[in-house]
Amino acid sequence: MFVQVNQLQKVFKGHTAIKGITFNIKEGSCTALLGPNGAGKTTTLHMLSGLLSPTKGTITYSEERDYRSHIGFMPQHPTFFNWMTPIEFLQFAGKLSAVPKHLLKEQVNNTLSFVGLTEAKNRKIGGFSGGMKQRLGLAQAILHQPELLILDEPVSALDPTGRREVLTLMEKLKERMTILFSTHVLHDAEQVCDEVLMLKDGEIKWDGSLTSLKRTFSHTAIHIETVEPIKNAFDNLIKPHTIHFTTENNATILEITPSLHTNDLLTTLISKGYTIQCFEVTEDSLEDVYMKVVEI
Ligand SMILES: Nc1ncnc2c1ncn2[C@@H]1O[C@H](COP(=O)(O)OP(=O)(O)OP(=O)(O)O)[C@@H](O)[C@H]1O
Repeated sequence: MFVQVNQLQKVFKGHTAIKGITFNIKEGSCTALLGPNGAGKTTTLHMLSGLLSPTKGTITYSEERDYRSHIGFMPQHPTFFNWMTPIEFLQFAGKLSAVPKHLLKEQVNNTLSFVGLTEAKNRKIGGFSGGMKQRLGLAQAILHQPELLILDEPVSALDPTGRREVLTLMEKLKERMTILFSTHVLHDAEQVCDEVLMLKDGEIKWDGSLTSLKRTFSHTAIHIETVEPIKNAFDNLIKPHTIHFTTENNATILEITPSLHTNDLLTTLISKGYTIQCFEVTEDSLEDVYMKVVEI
């Protein structure tokens, strides 16, 4: 589903939490909504999922009629009736989201199998681990096969195994629906998203692809160690691309622009007779880039 957000604003008792933001969610994209605590991520997701009305501005969905039935939403802290089993809970959720009666049983079973809860389907939810509850929350959000899936912090409260499980499910869901999710776990966001929205103090700091975000803010560094100290022999090749150059004993560290072809550099060094002991290329992570953008 395609979503257009225009001049969206939310005021809570005189405090403007969202300050007139404009962005689009592309059909079929997987967008990570990032930002520090209090930036306005949850408020934005609640307005997009129809749980909160904007003070001003518009949200336009490509599904104009009854758009809410095409949206699946998982809140930051999903809550359940602990005395229910997953089957009972999903049947209940399915009725609320108007899954046709004759399809409900099959859809509940398919969804439980998709999130890996088939074996636990008749156990009481009260005894579930955090990871199992999160997967059940996801099951509830996708049961009615929405076109847009909105997830508020789907991985933040989970241990590494639980995070991996949810990320793997998101990877699969990306194939069939548009996803918008907020997170503080930037390493995980980087694994799954292709678009990034960054919010700070209710304003957008970045709106674009992960690739262009990195191209704009990321630095690449090359750590080279050679037996013979590197002289200026390959200056012409690297100078135009070098941001920072240090050399200590036989280790040379170059911080370069992405335009330098590292293969050319390596070939040149070898052709000039250097004995290379280490040639390591490292790129800024999304976390490094995030720090630069939110500091602006
Ligand atoms: N119901 C409310 N009443 C009053 N203020 C609110 C309400 N909900 C949110 N706010 C305020 O709006 C701002 C944005 O909050 P929001 O929860 O959307 O941020 P967030 O980016 O999701 O933060 P976090 O990462 O901590 O979850 C904060 O200043 C918060 O205190």
